[in-house]
Order: sequence, then C-alpha cells, then structure tokens
Amino acid sequence: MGDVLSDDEIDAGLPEEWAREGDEIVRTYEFEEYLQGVNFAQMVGEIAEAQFHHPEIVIGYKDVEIRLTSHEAGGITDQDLEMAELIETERREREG
Ligand SMILES: C[C@H](O)[C@H](O)[C@H]1CNC2=NC(N)=NC(=O)C2=N1
Repeated sequence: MGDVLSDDEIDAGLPEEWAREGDEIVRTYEFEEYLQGVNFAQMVGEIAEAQFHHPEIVIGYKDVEIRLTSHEAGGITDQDLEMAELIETERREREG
C-alpha cells in the first residue's frame, strides 16, 4: 500500500475520462444494454481480486459507476490510479 498522493500527483496520473471527487477517483461507464454493464462489473471485480484492491461498483440500468480510494491509506494512492488504468486497458481490449 503506497502513500497518499499529492493533488499534483493525482492530477498528473488520473486517466482521461476519470474525475477526482475528494478522496476518490470516479468514472461512470455507459452501456447499450443492462447486461453489458453487469458483465463489465464482473470484469472490474476480477481485476480488483487480482490486484487485491477493491472499488465501489454501482450497477445502474445502462451505466456502471466505479469509485476508487485506498481505505487503509486514507486517500488516493498509486494503487487507485493503477486500477483505473487496468480497467481502461481491459475495457479497450474487450471492445476491440
Ligand atoms: C485488509 C484490507 O481490506 C486489504 O488489505 C485490502 C483489500 N482491498 C482494498 N481495497 C481498497 N480500495 N482499499 C484498501 O485499503 C484495501 N485493502
């Protein structure tokens, strides 16, 4: 578990489309079908288990909100930024 990052480090490392909200980074993904969102949430969960770093996942009708923070560190760390990058990469690969 890394240390909590500075505002500048967070701004520099935040992937495109992600936003910072206090001690969390967040992105909401839109889908055409409900089950596409459910499957996406499963993918995120698998990445989280592999990284042992777990986001909050809120599945809506045709969207999924992902919120990341490092609970033990008490803020945003490299693990959160890395998780966001992994989610982005995996989603791009699956979208083709
Ligand atoms: C005991 C503690 O829950 C574990 O070390 C892991 C599990 N997954 C985690 N996930 C997140 N987001 N933050 C943590 O601090 C964290 N800690």
